[in-house]
Amino acid sequence: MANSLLSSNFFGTQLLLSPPTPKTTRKLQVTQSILNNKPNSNHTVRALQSHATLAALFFSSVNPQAVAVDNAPPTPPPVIEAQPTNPSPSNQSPFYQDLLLTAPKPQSQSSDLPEGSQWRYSEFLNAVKKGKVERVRFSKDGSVLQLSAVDGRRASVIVPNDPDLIDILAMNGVDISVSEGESGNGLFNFIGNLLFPFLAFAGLFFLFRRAQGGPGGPGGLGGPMDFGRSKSKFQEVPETGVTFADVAGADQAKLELQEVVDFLKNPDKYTALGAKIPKGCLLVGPPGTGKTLLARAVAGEAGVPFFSCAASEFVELFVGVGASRVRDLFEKAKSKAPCIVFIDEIDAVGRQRGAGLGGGNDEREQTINQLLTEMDGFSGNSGVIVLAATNRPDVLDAALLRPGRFDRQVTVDRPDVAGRVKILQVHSRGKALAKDVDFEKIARRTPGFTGADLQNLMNEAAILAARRDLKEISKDEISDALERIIAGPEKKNAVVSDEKKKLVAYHEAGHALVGALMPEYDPVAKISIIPRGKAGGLTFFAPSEERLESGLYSRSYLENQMAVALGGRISEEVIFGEENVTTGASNDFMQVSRVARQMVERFGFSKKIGLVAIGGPGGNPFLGQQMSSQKDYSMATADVVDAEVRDLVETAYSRAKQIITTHIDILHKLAQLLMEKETVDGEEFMSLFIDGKAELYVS
Ligand SMILES: Nc1ncnc2c1ncn2[C@@H]1O[C@H](COP(=O)(O)OP(=O)(O)OP(=O)(O)O)[C@@H](O)[C@H]1O
Ligand SMILES: [Zn+2]
Repeated sequence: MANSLLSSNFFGTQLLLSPPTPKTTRKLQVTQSILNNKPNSNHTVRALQSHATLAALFFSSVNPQAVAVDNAPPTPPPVIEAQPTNPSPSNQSPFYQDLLLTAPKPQSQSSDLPEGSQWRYSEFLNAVKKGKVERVRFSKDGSVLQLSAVDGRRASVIVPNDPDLIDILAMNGVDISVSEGESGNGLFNFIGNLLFPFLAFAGLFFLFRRAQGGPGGPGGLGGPMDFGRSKSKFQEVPETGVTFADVAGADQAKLELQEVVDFLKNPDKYTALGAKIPKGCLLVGPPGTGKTLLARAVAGEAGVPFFSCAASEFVELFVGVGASRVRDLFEKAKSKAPCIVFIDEIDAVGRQRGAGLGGGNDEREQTINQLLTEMDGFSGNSGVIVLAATNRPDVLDAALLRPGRFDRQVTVDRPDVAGRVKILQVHSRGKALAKDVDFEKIARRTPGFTGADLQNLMNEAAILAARRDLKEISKDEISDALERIIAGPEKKNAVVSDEKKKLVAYHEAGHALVGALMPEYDPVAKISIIPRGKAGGLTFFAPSEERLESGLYSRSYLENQMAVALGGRISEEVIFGEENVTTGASNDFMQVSRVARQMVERFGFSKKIGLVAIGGPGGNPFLGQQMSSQKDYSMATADVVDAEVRDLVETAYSRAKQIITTHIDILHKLAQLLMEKETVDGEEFMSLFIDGKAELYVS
């Protein structure tokens, strides 16, 4: 990606720098017109609101008391409970925390599952208990298991000697199988001692489910019927039935993959001209962007069989097993050519060889070598085309990327607005939607969402509609589902003392007021003091579409952002006195100093430091990692950096304070309104300025 040089991670999202965009200027004019009480100002405010209903930046403060109260809701939730998006209450510190996001980074539907392809046993048990694990397959000796999670993810787990494990799996309806052993006493002992009585039970369970017409687990994996033939770790689908029409958006990727379809359909056309048909193609992109779906669509379009596997499944306990699995897979594939072989998470085996903790991993190396051998082995027109997916192309072994192997890369990025509209259309097929649902608007409110996130959104909206006993999903359900996905569920039942309410109201009002009066800042979309997730309240801002699409942020924008973040604490200070400020702003502060530090260390925004990037390399943008905080500069430089950071923060502080003290009447009005109504939308908030005598802040 051309822009990865500049990319960084303030808040787990990608931010880039740019001059102010036209829309921000328009927002400024709007604000000005409101402030000048122009006759058309109401109209303009409305236009502004509809343009930007979204919350791509919000601040919030935690209300630990409310959290505690909400732990015992008066009415139990219905059975169809949407996925919780928040950490369990036990993870919550007794102190306030504040959230600040620049984009509504969706918590992916499986965010409560561990990352990576190796889970710890405790993580695994947790996931089982939450019903997130669909099936497990034990290695022959029972010391390792491979799991398939409900979201399709796979991972392996080292199994300690736990006599309760089988019971736990049984109670949670997990499908259990054991890798076929060549013979081996290990397997026998294992089954004999532990599994056998249970397997009978699992078999009955499945027969029962099938008899009821429930999902019995078709496919090559899973199902007790597979015990005898579970050596292969791949699935074979003769016809996927998926076409490019099922993949919404992703036009560029489809265009590039159309070529692969054509190779498969008319190989002669190419070979007649002496063209070598490519063997491998890498699909690169963040999780949930539809890489698997695309691969299936290629097979479907070409009308060829689809073989798929997750690379992590190749690697098992025993050296050599992975390699033999790869051999099996290709043997089968070649016999069915032309066909597609799809390898998910190729990075699980395709990492740089010899890297990793404790030196190389023999098993993985052998597996990857076998894969390379297979790919080198088939001649240009064997008709097997390997598609592999990864979100970490950077860690792949260079040998995989050489000509004749995965020498083509197709990027599958997060969808843009138009793509999101199309994906929403796909995922609302078969759902009863009210007339007021406008996909365009939803798409504008969901920058950064992947196909999987949008699917999740529509599903949550449907669940909400069902819980509300509605016949149709209306825009309200979608809106609520969206906010819930972004910020966690509202805790309407939470009991909040008046004192706390007042505090949160002023805190949020502080953010909103500074945001509204900062030139070139995003408009306020909504302010709420209803506790939600970990947050006691929050203020949503709506960045312009251009900013969201470009991901570019100017220096002044970042300076304003710091001031806005400090607005909450300053408001508390001004209203309740310095001795009564709370810890509610701790997260605000963390974000502020992170922004300031990035400005100095990475973006060349400090004259004293100059145009150099110092500090460690950035995190991986796909993985949303934090910037590493490694320091590669001298103590003297560190002192200058610290001073510069402090300077930026202090400047932001005094700018914000000036706004708050100058417009304290509006602060009071807004806080009052919040205490009355708990939620105030951007339009209503802006109307406070029309009666007031606010003047635009000029720095
Ligand atoms: N462009 C899209 N159009 C329609 N649906 C999509 C699209 N992208 C993703 N989805 C939905 O999201 C689900 C998950 O996508 P998929 O498994 O293909 O993503 P992936 O990129 O392979 O993710 P991972 O890297 O996690 O395996 C799909 O089943 C599909 O329903
Ligand atoms: Zn705050």
